[in-house]
Amino acid sequence: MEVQQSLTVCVTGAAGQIAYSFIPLLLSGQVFGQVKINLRLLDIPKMETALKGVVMEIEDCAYPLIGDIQTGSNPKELFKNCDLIVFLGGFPRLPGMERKDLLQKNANIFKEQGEALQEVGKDDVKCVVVANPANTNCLILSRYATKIPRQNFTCLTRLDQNRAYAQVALALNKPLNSLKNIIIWGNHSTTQYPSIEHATADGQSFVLPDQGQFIERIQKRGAEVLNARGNSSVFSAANAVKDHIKDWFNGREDTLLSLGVLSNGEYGVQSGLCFSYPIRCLGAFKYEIVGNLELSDFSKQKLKVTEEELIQEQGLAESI
Ligand SMILES: NC(=O)C1=CN([C@@H]2O[C@H](COP(=O)(O)OP(=O)(O)OC[C@H]3O[C@@H](n4cnc5c(N)ncnc54)[C@H](O)[C@@H]3O)[C@@H](O)[C@H]2O)C=CC1
Ligand SMILES: O=C([O-])CC(=O)C(=O)O
Repeated sequence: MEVQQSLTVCVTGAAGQIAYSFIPLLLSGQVFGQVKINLRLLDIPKMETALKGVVMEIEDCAYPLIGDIQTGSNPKELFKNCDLIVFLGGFPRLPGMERKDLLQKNANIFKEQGEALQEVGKDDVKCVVVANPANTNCLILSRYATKIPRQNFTCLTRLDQNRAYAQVALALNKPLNSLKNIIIWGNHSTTQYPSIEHATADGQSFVLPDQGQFIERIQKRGAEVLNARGNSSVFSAANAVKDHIKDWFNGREDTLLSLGVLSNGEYGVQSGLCFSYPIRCLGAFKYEIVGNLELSDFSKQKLKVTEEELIQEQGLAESI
């Protein structure tokens, strides 16, 4: 197929684990299809040699879609002209930590990168924040890059959504593609609310044998993987980043998706928080928050809990 257009994509934390799984998905056309990709790879100075190794491997793949590649550690150089930035750069958690324990370390990275975006970023650049705590890092980024439209800032909760689909499919013994509209609400943390309230299997609503166990499993799945591997999720995270960007870019009619986006007060959530909502992706990086779903009292209470945690994280970020 003929290459139609090109996009400039920056990956931060580019010498890290998730980047190492994500870059091949991006350059083999699994995110944007047959679109040429100019790549910007950002990491800290001490990872310079490792980044060179990543570039060598990209060259050795002889991807037909690769355009030019730049590497470095200065966001003010690498964010210029980018259409999309994937923020993987930061410290991952270790066993025994909660994601919000990373705020102290990662908040300053997002302040600095937000300032760089404000100074050199394209006015319509799209952002996907993955580094934890993803929602609050995304909020910090948006606060410092005020010239960029607020709907261009998103954080990754698609991994949680994919996990939820997989667990429901197992519990019901149904194929994954029979399921729709499982939603992740709120924070990418143990307070998130994975909801089946609006979900269907083969077009019918359903109940799970043990809903409480399902919710807890998804909330704690990151820790389950971390404890088993000694490291946090990598290729499942990269796969979710691929799904998030692909559906945001192309649009998706058949199901609601979950992305963390800046709230305008939908469902009574404090405006400005980065909150994972039911989202309809409309194509060309446009989306709408589906704001009119009816919620049970159980769901409303779950939304409150995760909103309160995000308000606390916001306060902590402001104090840092
Ligand atoms: N939202 C989600 O669903 C998920 C989020 N994560 C988070 O993604 C992040 C990345 O995870 P991994 O790739 O496994 O970690 P990693 O430690 O392998 O890679 C992180 C990279 O970021 C770099 N880095 C640190 N400070 C930087 C800065 N100021 N600018 C640019 N790069 C910088 C590091 O040098 C390192 O190469 C972590 O914060 C992790 O907790 C991980 C899995 C799922
Ligand atoms: O749990 C972690 O620290 C990494 C992560 O965000 C996840 O796997 O969901």
